[in-house]
Amino acid sequence: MAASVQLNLRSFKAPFNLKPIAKQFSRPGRIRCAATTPTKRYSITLLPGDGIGPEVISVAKNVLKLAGSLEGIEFSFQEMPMGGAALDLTGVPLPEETLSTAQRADAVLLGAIGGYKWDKNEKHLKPETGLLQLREGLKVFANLRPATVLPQLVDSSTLKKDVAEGVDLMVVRELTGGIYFGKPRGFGTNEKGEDIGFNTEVYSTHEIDRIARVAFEIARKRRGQLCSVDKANVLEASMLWRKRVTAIASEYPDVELSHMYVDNAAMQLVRYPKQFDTIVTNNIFGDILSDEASMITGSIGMLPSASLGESGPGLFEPIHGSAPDIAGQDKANPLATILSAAMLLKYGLGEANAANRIENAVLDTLNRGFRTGDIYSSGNKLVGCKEMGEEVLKSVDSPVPTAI
Ligand SMILES: NC(=O)c1ccc[n+]([C@@H]2O[C@H](COP(=O)([O-])OP(=O)(O)OC[C@H]3O[C@@H](n4cnc5c(N)ncnc54)[C@H](O)[C@@H]3O)[C@@H](O)[C@H]2O)c1
Ligand SMILES: CC(C)[C@H](C(=O)O)[C@@H](O)C(=O)O
Ligand SMILES: [Mg+2]
Repeated sequence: MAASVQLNLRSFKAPFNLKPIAKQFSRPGRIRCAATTPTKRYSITLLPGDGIGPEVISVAKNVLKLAGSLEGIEFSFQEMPMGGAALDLTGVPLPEETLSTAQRADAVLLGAIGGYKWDKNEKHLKPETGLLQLREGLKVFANLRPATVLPQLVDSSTLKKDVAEGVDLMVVRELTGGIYFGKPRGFGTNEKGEDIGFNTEVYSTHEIDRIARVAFEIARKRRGQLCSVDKANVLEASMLWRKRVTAIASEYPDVELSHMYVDNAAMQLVRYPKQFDTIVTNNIFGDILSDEASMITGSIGMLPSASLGESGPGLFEPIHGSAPDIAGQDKANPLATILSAAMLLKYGLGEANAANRIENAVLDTLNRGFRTGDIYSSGNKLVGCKEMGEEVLKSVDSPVPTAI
């Protein structure tokens, strides 16, 4: 159905041609008039999950629907159980039917999974295991996590204004390899009879080369700077990572490559984050550094993500979790999920105009002063998740172009 514009990597052959990524996600485009083109139809699998997941997905679904309809796009949604919700319903965190439905869709939008109730479950019965199985099942190895400080939210950053202002970086996280998936892993006993738990950080040349190419392509379309973050002073997997990223750099003479150890990168992100353009890193370092980068922007509730593979549907999700501390209270910030819906349109379906409508609507809503609690500062209008969604819908409906 999405055959003409396979926005994710499915239509790309190495070296990747990320043309649809030419326009930076963080830089909204012009608003276009309602489409006169014939209706396009896409099927979207919705995975609300747990905690605040269903709250943010219901808001994002409405925004996606409206933005799409203004561009001549019709969606069919299949809502499927996932994570703790699926465990309660079916006994497993990723039912086969959920995975097969997602695999057949044009794109997948996920809320969040996990919660106290399932925290003590055995590994194979954890909501988080379902998420890893989903990423593996969709083969989405490239996870893009943009962190942009919007001028409207500079005061929400925990960093000083002059440090946070103007930050616009992209973390490219390898998503289907490394210590999350490496074998051997498990529990055992050491020679002293003590219990041990162990995992393996492992990367192959193929896995490093393909994520490096994605990152170089993205850096090329941004400011031409790629920082590869590793722990090559200690870890063999990182030593190979650095060697391969350096080798792939010869295909991208126009991109300036640097390397940084992850401990230094964690420090540099709060010291002088503007030095970063595109960061490429492994699965676990990317998980941690993207949460850290999110706070520069004001809140983890602002950060969307796109997970892409060489073929098949992309997976789009906010980087935050199920936030059990605020779940069911209408306090969640839905903007990360709404912006993930924009990434779905842009990177998953190649529908840049509809994506721009959403991005502009988010900026317009912030310009009009609406804030959930996590990004609230005095003088703004404090709203809950639902009301924030309604305000974004109003802005999608009657857009006010925003210059940033
Ligand atoms: N992709 C995912 O589904 C995902 C990601 C991270 C964590 N988790 C799971 O979520 C559960 C909770 O994990 P956690 O507490 O470490 O991380 P979390 O991201 O859920 O929450 C961390 C903090 O950020 C706040 N927060 C998160 N999203 C927010 C939003 N949209 N608006 C306002 N505030 C928000 C929470 O209230 C909390 O104080 C765990 O079970 C964890 O495994 C799932
Ligand atoms: C819930 C967990 C498996 C997941 C991860 O570690 O990838 C989350 O932290 C994320 O960032 O999406
Ligand atoms: Mg995480």
